[in-house]
Amino acid sequence: MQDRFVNCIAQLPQALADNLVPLLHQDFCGHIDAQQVADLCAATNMTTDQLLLAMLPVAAALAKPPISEFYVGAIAKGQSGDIYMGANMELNGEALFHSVHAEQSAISHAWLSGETVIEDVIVNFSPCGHCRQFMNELVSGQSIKIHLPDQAIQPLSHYLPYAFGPSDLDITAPLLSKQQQEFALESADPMVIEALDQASLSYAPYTGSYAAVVLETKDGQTFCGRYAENAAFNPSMLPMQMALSTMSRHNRDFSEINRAVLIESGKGKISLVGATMDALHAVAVVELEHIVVDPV
Ligand SMILES: O=c1ccn([C@H]2C[C@H](O)[C@@H](CO)O2)c(=O)[nH]1
Ligand SMILES: [Zn+2]
Repeated sequence: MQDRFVNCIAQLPQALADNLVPLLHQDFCGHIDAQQVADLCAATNMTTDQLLLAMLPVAAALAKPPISEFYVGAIAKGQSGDIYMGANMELNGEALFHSVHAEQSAISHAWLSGETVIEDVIVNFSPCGHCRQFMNELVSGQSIKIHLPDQAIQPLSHYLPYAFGPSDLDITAPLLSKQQQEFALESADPMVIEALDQASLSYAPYTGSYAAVVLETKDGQTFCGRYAENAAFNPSMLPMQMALSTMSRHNRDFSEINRAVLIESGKGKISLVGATMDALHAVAVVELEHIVVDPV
């Protein structure tokens, strides 16, 4: 079991701890598939809703909050029945806007794993206004069920009444719905190919600046983030922040970054290159490889 889970495991009911420990191996990054969830329910005699609330300390243990030391854990449950944990991340010594919230981490985890519909979000603290707005960008956002300790399960519309959202800007295909951009680029570099694939799946309906970041560690592993815009703009999740939060969930240190690639559309209204370099240089001494591609 990874060291970061030692304390939280001790707080869990014994049957849950016993059945969870084998899953928390070196490669665990917060993804538990539908069959494993069903097995955990059977072994612990809990309903799925009870199990997910009980596992929040495990999600919170994925957090990296060097500034606040406030550990937030979230779990997104996809339509597939798989669950995706997320946790907050702050960049040491850097401006607070670089932070990723637990709910964004969990939702981006689900998105990067191919989920197109999130049905439930379980969080250990009441989601902030920024996260409520972020969730309202999802497919059927208003009806996502929010689970909190000691609160009745309520749809997002309860927490974000009279909401502002994509439809106010005439956007009909929400975040996580299946859509794909095509870009013209020939490359034999696997990292560039990966970044291009991810950029083609990014969500930038407000600027057209489709983008993705891929980070490579010294052992050759890659971690990616896609750009996810938000109708209210500021709650948007930048691809570098998404990639760093992917790395955190995988328990990897930012000092291990060896290469960093940003691919973005040259036909969008904005460029993420400045913001991406800022975040990269805050965590690693690596030059950003910046590639601009044209949509076909
Ligand atoms: O909904 C919320 C509210 C706060 N935080 C994080 C952000 C920051 O890292 C810390 C303190 O606000 O908690 C979340 O992850 N989700
Ligand atoms: Zn939040």
